Amino acid sequence: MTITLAVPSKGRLEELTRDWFAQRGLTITRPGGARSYLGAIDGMPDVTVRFFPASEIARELIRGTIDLGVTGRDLIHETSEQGPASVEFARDLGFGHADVVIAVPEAWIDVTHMHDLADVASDFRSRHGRWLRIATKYITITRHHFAQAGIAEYRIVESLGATEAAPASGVADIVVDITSTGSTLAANGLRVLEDGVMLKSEANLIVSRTADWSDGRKATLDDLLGRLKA
Ligand SMILES: Nc1ncnc2c1ncn2[C@@H]1O[C@H](COP(=O)(O)OP(=O)(O)OP(=O)(O)O)[C@@H](O)[C@H]1O
Ligand SMILES: O=P(O)(O)OC[C@H]1O[C@H](OP(=O)(O)OP(=O)(O)O)[C@H](O)[C@@H]1O
Repeated sequence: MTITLAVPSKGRLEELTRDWFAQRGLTITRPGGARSYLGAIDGMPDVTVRFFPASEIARELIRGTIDLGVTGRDLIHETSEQGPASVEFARDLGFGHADVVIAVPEAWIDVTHMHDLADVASDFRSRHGRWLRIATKYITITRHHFAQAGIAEYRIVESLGATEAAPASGVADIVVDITSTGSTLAANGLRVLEDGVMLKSEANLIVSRTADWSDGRKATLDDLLGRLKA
């Protein structure tokens, strides 16, 4: 029975994903060209390839409308609280490494750990007349992590890009974002808290637990995973 493999259609994971499969002898083809969102794997007629943005792959794996796919671990955690329980992380792919971190302005010299941030957050309203503002697109991960740290006195400012610019421009006080080399944080005068790494992410081959695995589909999955052994 046919199963669906979703691979990134654009962005930094796209080419690396195709290379990763090719290194394991599987060629992902896109017969309709770059504007077509349907593909295949040479020699595996039971696998349909679909091209999606990385964040949509996370969402559809959790819903079970695609069977397996390549996306970042961070996007599974961010898409829903139930994300990690709805999927199985089958293979770390060795690229797309990024940490989801909490970073504060370098000028906040007394704020080095989460417990310092908790103090700042609880004083913020009386000192400044407003809540501490956190710029991020990682809303689920931020809420989860701050709740675990016992910090409730903050407000999220949703940011869809250039998040690191928010403190300098006055849009927010601190940020939660991904960092890889650290150069974007440094260029914007921000510093990661010493216990401020919330999640270590990389690209992963991920299997949906909520998809339909009956009628021989599991056998097709096992065949594919067998060919992709590290
Ligand atoms: N600088 C980086 N270095 C390595 N991996 C990164 C970096 N920035 C993001 N990633 C990872 O790449 C994945 C998202 O990739 P990308 O940003 O290409 O996807 P996208 O959501 O399709 O893009 P866009 O946000 O532009 O629509 C995430 O899992 C993320 O952790
Ligand atoms: O630690 P670094 O190596 O500097 O990488 C981190 C940056 O990379 C990503 O941004 P991206 O390039 O995807 O741009 P974006 O602001 O549009 O998300 C991410 O959002 C960080 O800003």
